[in-house]
Amino acid sequence: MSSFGDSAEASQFDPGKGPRPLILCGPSGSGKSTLLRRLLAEFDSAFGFSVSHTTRKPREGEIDGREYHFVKDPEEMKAAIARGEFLESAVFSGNMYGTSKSAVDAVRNMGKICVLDIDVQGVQQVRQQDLQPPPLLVFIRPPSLEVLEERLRSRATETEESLARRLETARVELEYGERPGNFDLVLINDVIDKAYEELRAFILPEIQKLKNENADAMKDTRN
Ligand SMILES: Nc1ncnc2c1ncn2[C@@H]1O[C@H](COP(=O)(O)OP(=O)(O)OP(=O)(O)O)[C@@H](O)[C@H]1O
Repeated sequence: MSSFGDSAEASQFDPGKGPRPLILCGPSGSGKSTLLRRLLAEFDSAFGFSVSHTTRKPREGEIDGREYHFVKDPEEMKAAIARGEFLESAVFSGNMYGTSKSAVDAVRNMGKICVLDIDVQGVQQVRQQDLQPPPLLVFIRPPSLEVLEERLRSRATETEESLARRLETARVELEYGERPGNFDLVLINDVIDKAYEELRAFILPEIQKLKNENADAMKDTRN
């Protein structure tokens, strides 16, 4: 068994079976959190979140295995990444962060759709991995860079400098998102209700499938 990530509990699913993870990607301010909040409000029990690994030190109140799996030795995490145990990883402010495949699997084993909010660089890594079952990749984009700028300004979380940086990154990310084949769904978040309906319709078959599978598993344990 892998030395990294959640211990794999007895699963009701065969390898490669069970709910597919849902990956939401898109420029900062494109509406990922807004759309995810709506999904959770409607289908809370269908979704779960994986616990990431990090080499940064725990902050007060953070518990190992809850907020993050805290890794003391960066060399250990590098080695696990080299062994292919991570779906994606990145370095922020000198600390390593990453999603292990077994952390994603732990959510699948609970019969839930693992939701991941991952940037374009992370998606590029995910696409090089052979995750089973394969994730559903959704790119959420604003109608235009001008609208994105307006939304980021009205969210009032940015300085002029961070705004300019986010818009420049968005330009590059939009190019990647628009390239055919990179995502299973490219969602234009213009009118929020419409965008949500589209996301909902896309994920609904997976939720239905998982409800059926969970019901079957319940029947099996009763028989
Ligand atoms: N369709 C929409 N119409 C108008 N405003 C929207 C729409 N979708 C999201 N917003 C607003 O745009 C802002 C950015 O949305 P949100 O915070 O969900 O983006 P995000 O992709 O999660 O950003 P980050 O990656 O920075 O966390 C928020 O203030 C949100 O309320």
